[in-house]
Amino acid sequence: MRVTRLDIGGLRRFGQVTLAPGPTLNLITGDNGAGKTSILEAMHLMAYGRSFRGRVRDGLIREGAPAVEIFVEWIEAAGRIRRAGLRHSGQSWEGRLDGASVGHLGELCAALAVVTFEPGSHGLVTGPAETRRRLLDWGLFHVELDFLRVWRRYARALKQRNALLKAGARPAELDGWEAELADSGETITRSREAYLQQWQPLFATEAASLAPALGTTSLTLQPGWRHEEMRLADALLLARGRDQLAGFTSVGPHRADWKIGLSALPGREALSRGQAKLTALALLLSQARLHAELAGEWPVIALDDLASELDRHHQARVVQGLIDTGAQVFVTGTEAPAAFEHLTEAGGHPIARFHVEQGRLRAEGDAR
Ligand SMILES: Nc1ncnc2c1ncn2[C@@H]1O[C@H](COP(=O)(O)OP(=O)(O)OP(=O)(O)O)[C@@H](O)[C@H]1O
Repeated sequence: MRVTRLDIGGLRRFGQVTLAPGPTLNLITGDNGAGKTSILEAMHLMAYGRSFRGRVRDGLIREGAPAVEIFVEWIEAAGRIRRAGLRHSGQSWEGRLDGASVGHLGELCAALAVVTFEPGSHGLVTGPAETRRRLLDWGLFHVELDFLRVWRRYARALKQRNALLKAGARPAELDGWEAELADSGETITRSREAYLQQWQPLFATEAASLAPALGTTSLTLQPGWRHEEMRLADALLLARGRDQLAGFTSVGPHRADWKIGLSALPGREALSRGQAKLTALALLLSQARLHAELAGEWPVIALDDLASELDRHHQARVVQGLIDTGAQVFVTGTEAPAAFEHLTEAGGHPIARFHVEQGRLRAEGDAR
């Protein structure tokens, strides 16, 4: 998919800006604090319903503005033009997709696929389980039409069971919601397992190319209960007493994680920050490739501050690899990364260059 228009209003230092990106490589430069990351952040917000820099109400909305407003138009591989709008005030949000209101942010997220690599991405490897769970589910939301529905069933049942636990409900009152949790939870787990199995060889190839020092790699699901020993229904039943004391559900796919195995290192804790970044990049790029295989088109790739994240050699390899796939790519930097020095076009199209200055965006060659 390719973004053809991006309108941003009220986001960080932007009053109102519009970007008409090129079809392949887009380079956004500007001084520190100019607003480069904010452009990628706007796309990410539409595609994930959240920023990669914290909560919407914690500074994403421009000082004095009532809400952040984003509009994205993109074209799918099959030629269908899609349009999505999101208005977020910090407390509430409104979304539109192809002219109709959406009732769940997940509908916007499932429509527009963006993969973002940014300075905090190493958290995918070294951070909490929730970050990895979200990444895994992101992939599934896009390629399994039913995943969002099952996931919502699970979330609803979890909320109900937790409320009953907190209220000190009788054990028999938990039966119905536990059956629902077990049924939807087993389905989620099967999907996650199958997805990780498909992801694994692509990740192994990407990691071997980007970070051969890590050795052989593997991805293993930790489903959130002792899955090899018992069904989720039994695990929930077994955990009842403990859960009643704690007031929340301690087992199930909401507690899942997945393990990144690296044969050359004792564990992810042993990764240097640079190695963790390369591992995260290998995860994101291989997931983008998996998405392309399963969904039939590449997601949009956003690489924030590439030059400060990767050395020249890795920059060139990553950018060239992406150009070869034909994906639409956005790269930000205080100046053009070394990898672009000799590039004037990508995939047969000129590189689209933009400059951000004091909250204003200018396309190169545009005198405004
Ligand atoms: N809520 C807000 N209201 C107004 N301005 C804000 C708000 N939040 C952040 N800013 C400003 O917006 C800018 C954020 O820019 P952003 O992080 O996108 O810049 P950048 O070009 O990526 O910078 P760097 O190269 O330093 O990473 C900063 O100048 C910051 O001071």
